[in-house]
Amino acid sequence: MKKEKLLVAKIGGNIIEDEKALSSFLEDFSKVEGAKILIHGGGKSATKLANQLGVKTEMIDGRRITSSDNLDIVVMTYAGLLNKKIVAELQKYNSNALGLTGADANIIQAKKRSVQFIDYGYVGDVVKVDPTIITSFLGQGIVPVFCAVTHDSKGQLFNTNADTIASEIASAMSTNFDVSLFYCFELKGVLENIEDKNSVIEHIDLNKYSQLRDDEVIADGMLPKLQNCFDALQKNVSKVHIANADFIKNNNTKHTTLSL
Ligand SMILES: Nc1ncnc2c1ncn2[C@@H]1O[C@H](COP(=O)(O)OP(=O)(O)O)[C@@H](O)[C@H]1O
Ligand SMILES: CC(=O)N[C@@H](CCC(=O)OP(=O)(O)O)C(=O)O
Repeated sequence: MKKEKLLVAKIGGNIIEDEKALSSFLEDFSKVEGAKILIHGGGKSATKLANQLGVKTEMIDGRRITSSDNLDIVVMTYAGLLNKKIVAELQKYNSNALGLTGADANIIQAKKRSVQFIDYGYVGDVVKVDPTIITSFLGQGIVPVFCAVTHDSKGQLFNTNADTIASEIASAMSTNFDVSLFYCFELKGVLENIEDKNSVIEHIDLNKYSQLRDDEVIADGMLPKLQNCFDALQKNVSKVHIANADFIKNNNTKHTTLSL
């Protein structure tokens, strides 16, 4: 039997910080027909608030070292201000959005990232996503909007990379849906040369990925983003793209498509 199509889109901090770009993305996203889920980050906003509060920010390989103070800041920022702003804006565009953390309805369980060389603090690695509740929301015409907060089912909240949440949700939903995963950000795609905004690499497979890492063409947040893309493809997500936020409206523009 043919599976129903599902769009899973993720937007990151640079889009969220740009009021016009965010509003334009959300308007375009609200017009996409059929089942859809939005995941948002907001790392830049959390760093800004941490600076205002005099709390130190440290990122390693695109992930935040999350102290107890950082955890309070990210929960306030992601699950509070940003999630509710995005939900309200989607409601403005007649999308019946529902804002969620992984703790709500126990949808995303995580465990503390184990300490190997680095202790990331209150950073959670996803253990399990419950697709049944998400599916029932979709069946009611609701658009779930997830932020980058998970929990361990024992009362501990965690900070989890939003790209990882998108990949894990897309993978869990793939059992029953034909899922397309879109990572939307401020650039056109993965760039061969970060100084040249038009040097988009249109196709990346596992060989090319390993070459890009060896040549240090990719860095920072692009490292976990690409790993998450391949994790999703390995767990049966049909299509994965990295593209500019306007790709949702105009999908003829140059962007990066991933394959195994
Ligand atoms: N080769 C590359 N192509 C595109 N972006 C890259 C590359 N290498 C590093 N980056 C960085 O990765 C960032 C995207 O990762 P991240 O900040 O996590 O995205 P998001 O805005 O989706 O959260 C880009 O803004 C860019 O600074
Ligand atoms: C563990 C970890 O790094 N979590 C991320 C979660 C937010 C995020 O992913 O935001 P962007 O999508 O805007 O980068 C962070 O705190 O920065």
